[in-house]
Amino acid sequence: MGDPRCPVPPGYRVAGYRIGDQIGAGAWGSVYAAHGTGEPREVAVKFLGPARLSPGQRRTMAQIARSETRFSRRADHPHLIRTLAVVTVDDPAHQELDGAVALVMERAARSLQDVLAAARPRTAVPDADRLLAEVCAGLTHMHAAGWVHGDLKPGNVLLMPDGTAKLADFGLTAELEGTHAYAPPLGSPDHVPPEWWSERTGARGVALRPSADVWAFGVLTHQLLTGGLHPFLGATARARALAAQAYARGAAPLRLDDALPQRWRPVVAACLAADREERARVDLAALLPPAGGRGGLGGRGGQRSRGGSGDRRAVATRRGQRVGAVAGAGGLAAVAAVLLALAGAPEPTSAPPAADGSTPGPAVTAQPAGRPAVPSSGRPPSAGAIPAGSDVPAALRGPIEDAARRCPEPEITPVLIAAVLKAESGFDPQAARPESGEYGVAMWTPSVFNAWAQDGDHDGVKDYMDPADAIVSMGNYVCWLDQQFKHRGFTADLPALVAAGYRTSDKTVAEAGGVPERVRPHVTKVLGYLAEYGG
Ligand SMILES: Nc1ncnc2c1ncn2[C@@H]1O[C@H](COP(=O)(O)OP(=O)(O)OP(=O)(O)O)[C@@H](O)[C@H]1O
Repeated sequence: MGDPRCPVPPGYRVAGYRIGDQIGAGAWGSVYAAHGTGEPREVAVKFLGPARLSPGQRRTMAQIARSETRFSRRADHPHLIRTLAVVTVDDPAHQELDGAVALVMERAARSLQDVLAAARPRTAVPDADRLLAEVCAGLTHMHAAGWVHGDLKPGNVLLMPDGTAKLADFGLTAELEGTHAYAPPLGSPDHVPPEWWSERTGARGVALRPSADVWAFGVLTHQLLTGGLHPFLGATARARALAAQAYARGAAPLRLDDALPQRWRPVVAACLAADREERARVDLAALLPPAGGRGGLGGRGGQRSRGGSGDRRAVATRRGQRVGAVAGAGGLAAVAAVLLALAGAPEPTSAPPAADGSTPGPAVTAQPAGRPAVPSSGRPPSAGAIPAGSDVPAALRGPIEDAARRCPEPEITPVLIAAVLKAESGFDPQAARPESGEYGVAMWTPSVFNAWAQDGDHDGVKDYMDPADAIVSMGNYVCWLDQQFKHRGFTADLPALVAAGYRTSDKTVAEAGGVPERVRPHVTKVLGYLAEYGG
């Protein structure tokens, strides 16, 4: 096999960045530190191909580069590595680089693999609960957006200089087409599920399901909490994979290491369910922490701030708030509830997960982007539909319905989104409140919009003044708010909380224990419009 990695001369310039030292190299790419004048100045640049490849490798590399490019451009979440630019190197003078794809990313300090390399045997890595919650948040977001990561492992979880965990390496990431996606057959033997080994490789690769990520999350959790131990014993990755397959056939029981904390055992056992259908019902979102809970999972959530600088990338860290929770439809939910009760943990307070195994999240498209997903909550598409004779402008109805369809939460209906829009801007796409820095039909604060932006009309631009983008992004954000409130234990008046959260932030509402007094008149307006629309 030729070496597919790109040697890049020091000082080489790409996308306005000057390449420095090599950080590392994977099977298909080389990653370099780079320095530029933009923000951030210190970045990492990953070069993919095309040096010295056989025709077969070239095809695989092209597929990996396409995935990395496509997903990186669309990934927008506090726990996914942010890609700042993607360029194809056009430099015939450097043949080994000419045609390579260069991804300019925010630069991490190290990976979880590095952390594990320094871990004490049979001892959880520092801050393991928070790290797991953050990995879980990134993964949940990906699944909700209709993507499977496909290569979750410690080496692909990067830690930023402030310690935040972010998922990286989207080379095997694939978009769901119904129940599964396709990716090159290149998973990491220690983290692919047992059924992966007997999957047929077709022209488009192997079938990949979200349940594969759930398995990988189970392995990773076991590793982080036991100082790196794999849940299946064996001296080599091949031996461990065979042990996992024996377990899946029912030839051996699951033997989690004694060092794995009691409260995590049901979580890991559920993620490592031998039956992939059963695994698919694990609700990763339920692992995310609510406020005021107790137990071991901590985490971060993006927080939307509306006033002043309006920097919604500010994150609230809540540690030690809740034990890991597993929930699922049907049998698994009951089993998990019993296990959690035995572990002394509170039962999940969030809404029941989707019966089809999909996990709720801020942006839900369980289908390829551009095609609306059927809500996994089972909500019929017409529930909460905008009445024909209402004042909702015809031009906004499509984006409003699209935004609602992308969210599995039953409260996020077209009429709720319409009611919030009416209260925010009176449906005026040109609305502007410069004194508070809010613009467009959804009254986005630009910096806040950047963190939640979706390209609603698929024109390649995310623009808060474009109603399609503004509304679909708003749907993304209110969906996340709704889920946050449920995870925090709120069960009543969710539309009011969502309207209040949109005007303030999830944290402000949580701290007030409900609708804060100062936004009550606004929320009353939203609820009035909602009633008018029959919601
Ligand atoms: N944005 C980044 N910031 C800092 N380091 C990074 C970044 N992206 C990747 N790295 C590091 O660069 C190295 C190579 O990464 P790469 O994604 O190419 O391969 P890998 O994940 O290690 O291996 P494989 O390709 O086999 O999965 C890894 O050590 C990784 O931690």
